[in-house]
Amino acid sequence: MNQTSNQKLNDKTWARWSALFVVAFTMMAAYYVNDIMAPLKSMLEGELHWTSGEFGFFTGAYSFLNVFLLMLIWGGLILDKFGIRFTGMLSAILMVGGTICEYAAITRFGGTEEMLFGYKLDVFMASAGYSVFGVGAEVAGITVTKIIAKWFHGKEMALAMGVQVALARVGSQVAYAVAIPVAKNWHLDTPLLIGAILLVGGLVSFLCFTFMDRKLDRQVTIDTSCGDDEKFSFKDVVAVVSNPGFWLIALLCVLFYSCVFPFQKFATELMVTKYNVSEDIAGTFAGLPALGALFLTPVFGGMIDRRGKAASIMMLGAFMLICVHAIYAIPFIHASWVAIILMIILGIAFSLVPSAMWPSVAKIFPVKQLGTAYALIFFIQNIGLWGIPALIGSVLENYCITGQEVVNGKTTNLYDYTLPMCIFTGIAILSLLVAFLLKSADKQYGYGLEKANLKK
Ligand SMILES: NCCCC[C@H](N)C(=O)NCC(=O)O
Repeated sequence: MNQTSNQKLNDKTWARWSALFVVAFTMMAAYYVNDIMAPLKSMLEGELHWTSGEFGFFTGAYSFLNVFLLMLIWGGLILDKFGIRFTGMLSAILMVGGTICEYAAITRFGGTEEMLFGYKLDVFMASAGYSVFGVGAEVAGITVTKIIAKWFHGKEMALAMGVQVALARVGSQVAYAVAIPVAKNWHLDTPLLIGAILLVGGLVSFLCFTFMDRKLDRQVTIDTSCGDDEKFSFKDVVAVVSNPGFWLIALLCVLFYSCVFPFQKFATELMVTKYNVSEDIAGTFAGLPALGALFLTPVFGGMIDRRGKAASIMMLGAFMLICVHAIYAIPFIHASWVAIILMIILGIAFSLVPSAMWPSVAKIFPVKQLGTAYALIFFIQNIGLWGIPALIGSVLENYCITGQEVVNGKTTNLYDYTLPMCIFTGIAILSLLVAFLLKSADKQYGYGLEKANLKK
């Protein structure tokens, strides 16, 4: 990287870490909004008369535009053409706009009988808003990865990425913990309103980042860290998809994450209905994997850096996931401590697999194909994040209703979660199979996944 002065802004430790915290705040707000409606499933049913199928449709809407309008791919192209400042601001605006639309749907039309395109108006509008939010959140995700690559080039890049993900997890955990207490004390829509305000804060903080980034660019004559090597090109797309490692990592990613994020969206209700956990703290338990991942991902990342064994660790994580979901599926276990221990084990698996998976991508692909590889993997992952919640919601609605209860004058359904948990177990088994194939491919193609990252 050429430079006009001796020390650039990102050479100063305080400056690059300030830049990281500023953009990480935007992502933390994004993760909060992403998860804030999940713990409210039963309240949405009781107060707005949403069915489980409608809740699943809404939850999957996060990925709808990313999958069907290829928004992650276009996002990658926009990022390449217009740069991190423009793309970051655009994604933050999309997140704010989408969330306002979601909020308006619930406050203005909540509980309406009016229909639009075969869906209740409030469900459709909230899903449309959440879908726009999802485009912003995913594109912001790849933008922030690129920002870290630029600002931490040749510096503590892995640590910075770990810290950013950890801070995002704080957003998730807070969402799961506060949603029900806040909604009960104020209104059903208050947790989302807080999210919209946080996102406006995230937009402002990203705007501050653009000033810092502009200053950095002025100090750099030729910015090779964001140059041709990291550009999204169709030639790279062909190279990436021709690599068998891509399909195995992408499959493992979609299967593994489909057992975690969509499961968490239903976990609050599972805690309450099956394990008799109080509604006020059930969300905190559902958010435990995010909390565990906050502390454990950097620890496991460091271990993998020193000792390697990434492919074996992905197999271990997938195996733990099978055990967790299979035990949740057993109909006669109702002890709340079992549910909590399983959530903690899920948290460990949720730390093991990502800390092995994301650096493995960097071993399979050369640097010039990394941006493309991440965008395509996120795209395939979004297919699961769209389809699995919709599937689980519809299975709950059609096959799992066991009765009804009336709480504070509101009627909600009671569900038997055995079948949904069997589905999650099945997906987890497939993820173990793919992790095994990945380990074999590693031997065959010599990706070096089992090798340590740090040289002794
Ligand atoms: N509930 C957040 C969804 C984030 C999806 C995103 N594509 C992703 O995988 N991020 C990495 C992570 O581990 O959060």
